[in-house]
Amino acid sequence: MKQLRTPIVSVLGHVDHGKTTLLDKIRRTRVTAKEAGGITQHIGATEIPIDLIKQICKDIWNVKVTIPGLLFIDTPGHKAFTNLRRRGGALADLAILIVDVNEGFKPQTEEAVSILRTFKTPFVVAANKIDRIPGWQSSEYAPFLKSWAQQDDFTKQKLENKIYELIGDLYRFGFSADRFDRIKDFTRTVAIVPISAITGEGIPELLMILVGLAQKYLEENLRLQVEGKAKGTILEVKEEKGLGITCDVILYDGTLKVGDTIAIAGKDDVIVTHVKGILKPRPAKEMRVESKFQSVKSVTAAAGVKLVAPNLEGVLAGSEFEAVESEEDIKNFRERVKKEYEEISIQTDEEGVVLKTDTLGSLEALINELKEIEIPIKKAEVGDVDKRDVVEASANRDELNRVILAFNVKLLPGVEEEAAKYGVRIFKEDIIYTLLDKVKQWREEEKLARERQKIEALVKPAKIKLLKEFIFRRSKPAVVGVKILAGELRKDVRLIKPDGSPAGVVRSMQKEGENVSVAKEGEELAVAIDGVTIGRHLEGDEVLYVDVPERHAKILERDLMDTLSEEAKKAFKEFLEIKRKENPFWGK
Ligand SMILES: Nc1nc2c(ncn2[C@@H]2O[C@H](COP(=O)(O)OP(=O)(O)OP(=O)(O)O)[C@@H](O)[C@H]2O)c(=O)[nH]1
Repeated sequence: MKQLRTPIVSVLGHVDHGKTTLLDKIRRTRVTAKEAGGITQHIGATEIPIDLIKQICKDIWNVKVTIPGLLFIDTPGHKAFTNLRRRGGALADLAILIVDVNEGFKPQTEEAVSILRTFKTPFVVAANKIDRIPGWQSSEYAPFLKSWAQQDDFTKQKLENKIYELIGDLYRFGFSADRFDRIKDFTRTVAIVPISAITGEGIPELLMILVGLAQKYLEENLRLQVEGKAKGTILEVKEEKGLGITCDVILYDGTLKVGDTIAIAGKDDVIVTHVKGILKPRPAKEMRVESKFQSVKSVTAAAGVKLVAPNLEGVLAGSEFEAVESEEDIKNFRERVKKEYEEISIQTDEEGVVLKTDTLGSLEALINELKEIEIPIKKAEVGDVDKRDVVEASANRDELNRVILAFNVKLLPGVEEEAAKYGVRIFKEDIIYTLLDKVKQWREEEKLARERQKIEALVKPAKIKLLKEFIFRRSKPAVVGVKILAGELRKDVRLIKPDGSPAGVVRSMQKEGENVSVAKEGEELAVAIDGVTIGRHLEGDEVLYVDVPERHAKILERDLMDTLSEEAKKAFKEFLEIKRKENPFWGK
């Protein structure tokens, strides 16, 4: 059987929910059995060999293993997804979503779940800090189920309630989830493992489920890759004393050797260089040795190493690289990178927002998220925001799209002034979730404001009654007391009689000697009506309707009936009947 490579695992979660503590706890685990291999420290990652995992899980172990271990990357979870890619997706093969069980879902937890959904990455939920559940009796490193059996019913119920909340939260994102020991099919249901990163409880099950998932989901992917062409992702470009510019990388495929030629995807073109040195951190016991690194001749995936090579100046974190053997290989790599970039950035609309992000990964994640919430995208690119982006955004017909979304990038000089001039709004954030949230909220507020404006501008229905005992002037204009029977009356609206004939225009309104611009249902006040003479055109006690223009009536009837009072609705229907007596299609 072919050897499988080590799966790469990323830990995601909200600030302070315990990512670092969990990794430390796994790393610091001391296992008594001598035969268990030790933990190997990589650059930017830690490898937990399978023997050690077996030891930690020895009380509950029930899977047949085919993987060599698990490689946990140190890059903060969401960055590992949005910044670090590999061909066709995210760098991490698997993820642990860590949630403080006492606090539940938080903004970054939501961001993490969206990312996992976007990249279709299998994950386990670690419901952390169970030792903080009031009444919880801890036992170091115990499997969760063993610990669970020792708790009293009251404490158990408290944890159960928290777990149900998590199940509900995950459901909102379209995942069915349950506590791991109640799951039959792990490919359909997300496992929630209650743990404590402080006491180590639950860690055995957590690791075992990860191993199980890796083997179930990834076996095909992981096979064969150890012998193939070396492929990896740049974590960081760093200057090292005595070595010059170096790259910390995660090798996710194949075997890389000193002397290999590699092609790295740069911002504008592909950089070709050759590997002069491969460095690993020295094992802890050799820390007294002056150098932090030890040089190796070759390394096999998955692994985190430091590469020494010339021409690394223009290399960006998050870029992919690949070992190449010929000009043909370089050409293919260049074409593939270009195509991938185009595939991601080209799916754009004619009208829509401008999106700028720091890496291809974040671009992909944000495009997916924006599609999900139906925000159109006109332009999506990696890079800082420049004046062309402003022009591009301002050319949108819909104001809602005159927007630039800047994720983890800079605004180049002059951009803000230009945006102010063109009325372009810029949203600049470093957390995907916050960026999306702000844009969504702004759009909703804008839409509401527009709706309000639209309603404001419409002539609204009203039914009024002239008050015979308050006729102040008979004509030019007629001034008479009225009662608003339904709706609201404004200046400058036309009036009609119940037979449909015109009854003048409201020129002004006065209440208790003051001019008013609107009169509400139930109010009594004096109005000046132009174009009629009381006694000739109008009786003293007639009922009149506001003559709503046909276009307004159409909008009201179609979209805005809900904004009218019950009485106004009735009056509006009466008004429509008057109009439709003559023309049945009026306002339709
Ligand atoms: N009681 C208890 N405290 C925990 C547990 N896990 C983490 N903590 C504490 O919670 C705090 C935050 O933990 P971290 O591991 O730093 O959290 P993090 O998610 O890595 O935080 P950032 O790196 O800032 O995103 C620390 O004070 C930990 O000691 C746990 O299982 N039980």
